[in-house]
Amino acid sequence: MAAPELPGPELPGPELPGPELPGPELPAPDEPRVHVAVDDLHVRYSAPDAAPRTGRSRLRRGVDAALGRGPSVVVRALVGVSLVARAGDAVGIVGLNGSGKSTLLRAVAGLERPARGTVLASSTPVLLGVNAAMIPDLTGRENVRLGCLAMGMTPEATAAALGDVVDLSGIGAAIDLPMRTYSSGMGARLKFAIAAASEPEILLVDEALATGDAAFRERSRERMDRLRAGAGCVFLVSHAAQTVEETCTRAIWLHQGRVVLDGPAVEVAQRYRWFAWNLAQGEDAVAERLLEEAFRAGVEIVVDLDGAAGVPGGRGVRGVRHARRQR
Ligand SMILES: Nc1ncnc2c1ncn2[C@@H]1O[C@H](COP(=O)(O)OP(=O)(O)OP(=O)(O)O)[C@@H](O)[C@H]1O
Repeated sequence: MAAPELPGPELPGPELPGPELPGPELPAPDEPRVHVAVDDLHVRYSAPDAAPRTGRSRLRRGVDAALGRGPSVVVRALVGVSLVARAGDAVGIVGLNGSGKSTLLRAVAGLERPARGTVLASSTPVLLGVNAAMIPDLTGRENVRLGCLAMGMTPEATAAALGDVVDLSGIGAAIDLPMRTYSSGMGARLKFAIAAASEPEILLVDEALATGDAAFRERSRERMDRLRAGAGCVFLVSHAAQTVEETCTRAIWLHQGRVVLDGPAVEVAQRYRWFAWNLAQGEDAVAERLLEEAFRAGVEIVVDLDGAAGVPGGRGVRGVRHARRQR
């Protein structure tokens, strides 16, 4: 079943007239500092064309053949995404398969080169993905050591964190077994625990929390709360909108690479769930209406990063100007 097309006009680019943006952000004591600022981000991939058109020019086919590649198409994974995340934010990202959630996380981590737009972060984000590198023949404990050292922790801090990582992951005695014997859920939980051990200022989590039982979800929620209380911020990609409702303060709903809604986690996740449920029931027309209503209800975030820069020492990104405008 094809997902509905996102309604509404093309999102305007920065060259179109927008609202007056406030002056450069001043370090107000009561305003949490900005950890991540994304301005008009576009990410594109080239992918093999699953249904090559017969009308391709001979020249194009000749070039493809000469380069030893088949026909390809450009996938617009992110289309004009703008957002600002501050200290204390736990931002859930929801959306259908292929809506751009993981791409957004990877772009914030600096792992994707934008076709257009800018991503600024106050410090190097720690990305915990389901594909994070772990060595299957080493034990969980050895992987914890390697992972912590790879994140820049000292050997002493690594040794001190070990017990905490094992407790958070809920792996128990299996921590001394090779990781190839772990279920995918065990591996994902251990990766989350490793990433959280370094207490990063910006933690990016892709799906891991959905793999745990209720006790693990509760422990991870506490850990994310602790990071936020320490003025960090967390991004969490999850197919389980309920996990986002339970663990996040804010949520962003992506559809076909665009932001549909950016607002309080419960409201955004519930609207997304209702949309996704209707789609799953084959109620395409209802789903389309819900998507359109959500898109029109959402505000557009306009971010201006001219002159903005990350400040060393975890003091945020300074100079970010942003405004919200009704679509
Ligand atoms: N390396 C890649 N090469 C080509 N296309 C890609 C690549 N990575 C992602 N895409 C495409 O970009 C779009 C967004 O993918 P992305 O993985 O960000 O979506 P997602 O919302 O995280 O999906 P899922 O929920 O299935 O994990 C999809 O159309 C996907 O097929």
